[in-house]
Amino acid sequence: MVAVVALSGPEQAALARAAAVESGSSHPLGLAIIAEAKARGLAIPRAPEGSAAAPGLGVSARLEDGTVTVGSPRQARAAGALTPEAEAEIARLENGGATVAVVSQDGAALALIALRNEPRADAAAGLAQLKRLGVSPVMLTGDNARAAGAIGAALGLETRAELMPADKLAAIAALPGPTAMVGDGVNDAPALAAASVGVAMGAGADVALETADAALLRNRIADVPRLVRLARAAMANIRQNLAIALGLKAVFLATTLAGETPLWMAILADTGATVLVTANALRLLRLHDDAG
Ligand SMILES: Nc1ncnc2c1ncn2[C@@H]1O[C@H](COP(=O)(O)OP(=O)(O)OP(=O)(O)O)[C@@H](O)[C@H]1O
Ligand SMILES: [Zn+2]
Repeated sequence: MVAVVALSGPEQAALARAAAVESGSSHPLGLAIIAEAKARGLAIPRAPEGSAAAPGLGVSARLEDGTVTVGSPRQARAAGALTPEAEAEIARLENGGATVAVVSQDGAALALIALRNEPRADAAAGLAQLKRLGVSPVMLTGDNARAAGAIGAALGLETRAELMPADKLAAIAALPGPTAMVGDGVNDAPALAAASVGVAMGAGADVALETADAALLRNRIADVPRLVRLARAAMANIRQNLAIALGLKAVFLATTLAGETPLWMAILADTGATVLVTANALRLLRLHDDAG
């Protein structure tokens, strides 16, 4: 659900401008803004030179009559674009759990656009599974602390909010023990690279896919615990197979040195070891299916 609050000039004009700046954006806010402008049947102006995105901050473009920015309240505040009335309105929207973007033109705020953040349908179940696996999930987000806190409270999840891409990286470095970072955005790329394991999710940004060690094809939180289970089973399997292969070799080396193994038996043992470790590895396919 998108709400538009006009601060200066008509609401529809601000929304159409915001949609022009976001065209080509893959950010959830950008997609919601474009969808809302289309749903209202607005004519979206063209941005002849395209838009420039600043990860974690916003996006801006030159339109015919000025430069329009759609970005975080923090960025608008730093640019001096927010009046006390605008600040009060932002606080009201964020307290309701929304993520807010400020539409400004040439340094003056035109409107606020608020998007309600809902946890993904499978988030609670996926997080519960992770906790059962002994994983402690922490949410790292660039969104405002109030909206993040609302999501965190709903999911029983520790949250760190208002993080820039570099802050996410620092948060990963500060966490104790090996860390896995799951992310889909441009903002997540540095943290994906820094984590012990970076996992890109769903139809994420290209840089996220490029920097990650693993990719989840579907946009499902439940696939994260599944990945952990499969990875653990694979590591256990590798250890078993090493033990089987080296153990058999040691046994037959010993018996051969003692002159008690006919050649055919040694060859069978060698091939037999290959069959054994392959059969053991194939069990992983069944685990994959069972985990559904
Ligand atoms: N394309 C954009 N359009 C509008 N606002 C944006 C855009 N990019 C960033 N912002 C603003 O900056 C804030 C933080 O950026 P962003 O949401 O990209 O980071 P993030 O929360 O770390 O990423 P994610 O939402 O993928 O976890 C947003 O809440 C929003 O206010
Ligand atoms: Zn965000």
